Amino acid sequence: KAVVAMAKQSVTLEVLSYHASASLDEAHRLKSYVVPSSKKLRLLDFTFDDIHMSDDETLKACLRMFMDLDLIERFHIDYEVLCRWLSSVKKNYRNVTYHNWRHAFNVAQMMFSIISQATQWWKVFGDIECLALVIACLCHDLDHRGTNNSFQIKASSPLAQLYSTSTMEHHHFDQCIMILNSPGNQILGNLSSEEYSRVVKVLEDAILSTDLAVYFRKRGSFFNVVRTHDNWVHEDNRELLRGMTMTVCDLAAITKPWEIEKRVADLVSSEFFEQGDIEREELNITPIDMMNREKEDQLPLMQVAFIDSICLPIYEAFADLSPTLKPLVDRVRENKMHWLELSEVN
Ligand SMILES: CCCOc1ccc(S(=O)(=O)N2CCN(C)CC2)cc1-c1nc(CC)cc(=O)[nH]1
Ligand SMILES: [Zn+2]
Repeated sequence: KAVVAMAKQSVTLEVLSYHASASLDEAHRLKSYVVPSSKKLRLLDFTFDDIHMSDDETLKACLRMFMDLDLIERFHIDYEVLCRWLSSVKKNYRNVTYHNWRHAFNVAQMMFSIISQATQWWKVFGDIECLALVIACLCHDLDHRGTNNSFQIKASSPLAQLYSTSTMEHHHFDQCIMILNSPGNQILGNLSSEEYSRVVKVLEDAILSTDLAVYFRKRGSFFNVVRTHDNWVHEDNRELLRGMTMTVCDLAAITKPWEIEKRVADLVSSEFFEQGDIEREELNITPIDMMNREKEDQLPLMQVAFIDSICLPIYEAFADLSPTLKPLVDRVRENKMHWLELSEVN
């Protein structure tokens, strides 16, 4: 009991030093901006690329997503509070190689393009679940340290003492709730208590679904629902679809044009290798191949295995669900071919 309390305390102290809700001026500056249309920002494109955008432009794009999903009106979200909340969320991502604000922003853009334009699933989910899914995407990797769940256990980090399963994902959810409850950031402040608890439940489930272990555990049931054309009225089926959609958005770099996928894979591998270096130098353990710099030449084949075992099954199921998502699985197949070509060169 004492250990857990100590762990919570040290995490809170450590995190409070990070959790500085966005300074007033940043929120005020954001509030004064004219927000371009989603067409102008290309927010509905599956080939969306944030590389050319400034941080401010990413925040404007988030405002546009809330506007076009009609969430501001429907939930009486104070606009300045929304600006400050967005700035706070961005601020609470660390400057790590891959799991940073840009990753969260790209995941949210993918969710927006899937539920609003392509599939019109915003009608299936309803507005409470759409609100929760957009918040979940933006918050799903909050305060990521560039190391994965098994590292927390191996390093017996305070987080591992708090959460023994889905360690990072529980922390990301904690962070999300903390920012939502911070003064000046309470975008859910005008929801009824029923609506608020519904959003929080969907939020927690959506963020925890981004643990690949959860995806592996649940995907069999999901494929059955898709195959039997079961309907999405049942809450269990909707919960499955929400969680799988989070995975589809989280891994979406694999569906992008090759130049983007290649660039992102370099960031992912750099972050993995950084963890591998710490494991070797500080924990005296040999990292798994995925994180072992000495196995870098095997990276293209590892990507092929990643595509075959993790990506193709889910993107194929989504293409079965909604033909408008077929371009995603076509791109995954193209990228598999590029990774295979690279593996032959080495
Ligand atoms: C790019 C550097 C190499 O990246 C990988 C290497 C191996 C595998 S794996 O499927 O074989 N597998 C996953 C489960 N682990 C427990 C064991 C290893 C996945 C990736 C990978 N993961 C992501 C998700 C963050 C994105 C991405 O692009 N590639
Ligand atoms: Zn993520």
